[in-house]
Amino acid sequence: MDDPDELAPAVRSILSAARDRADARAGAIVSVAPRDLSAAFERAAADGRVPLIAEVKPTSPTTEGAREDDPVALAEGMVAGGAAALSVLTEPEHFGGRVETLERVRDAVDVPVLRKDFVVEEAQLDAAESDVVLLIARFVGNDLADLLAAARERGFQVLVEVHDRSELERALDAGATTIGVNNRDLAELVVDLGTFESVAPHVPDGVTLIAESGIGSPADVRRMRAAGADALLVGSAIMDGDVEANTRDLVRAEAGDGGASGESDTTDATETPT
Ligand SMILES: O=C(O)c1ccccc1NCC(=O)[C@H](O)[C@H](O)COP(=O)(O)O
Repeated sequence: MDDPDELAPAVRSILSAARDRADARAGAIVSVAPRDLSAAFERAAADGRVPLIAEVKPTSPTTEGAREDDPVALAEGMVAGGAAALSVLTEPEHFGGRVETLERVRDAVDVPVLRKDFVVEEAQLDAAESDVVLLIARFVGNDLADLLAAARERGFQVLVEVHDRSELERALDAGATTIGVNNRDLAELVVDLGTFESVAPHVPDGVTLIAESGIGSPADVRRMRAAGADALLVGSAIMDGDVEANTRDLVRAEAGDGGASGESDTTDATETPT
């Protein structure tokens, strides 16, 4: 793992809280029968929707305030808007997430659900059943291959998140087949869509490639798709206002009709602190 001093203070705090939660947990090993993420992306594409993972993200270190609506209602709105899959934050202290929220959302929808948390130890995998779990290459260091295997043994599909080419190489060496390139630099908490564009050309065929963070408009969606994204992961831009309409605008970005509420191409997240 990186030198912790190189991470933003908020991210150091997130990791410290994640380790404390892992220490406190001693549960049974979960066994999951997952909903197929790739199949969900294929269904969306066949239907003319951009494959999108919409994120239930009540708050974050870079968001002002918190969204207090029922997360299940938000999740159902995202699916109604055309999301192929959902991501649910379960990190409680910095993102307002809860394991119980993930469980309620997964019971309420029929699309795959990603558990979005900061897993640094195997025991954390057993906190909840989900269809997909996230492993952040930067945070798990040399444990990546072992954690990937441990997650797969439990039945999870695994999204391995990277931010640069060296992390991409580690993810590939560990056997990752679904890789997310995070446009948010977790050292500075600055978003740059150019990150995805610089890493994507080095991802081999056969890997499912997801562009994450900072995607705020249909134009951003098209930019990430042009750079090779098979799918996108979007949180803040969907959580800001009407989640159903926001999701629909993004999933229809390639439909040529400007989305449900007209084209809103003003966002350019390049080097935007968020
Ligand atoms: O979103 C944050 O503020 C954040 C801060 C520190 C560590 C991680 C953070 N985000 C985690 C995520 O992966 C995003 O929620 C996800 O990629 C969606 O990003 P966005 O569409 O920009 O909300």
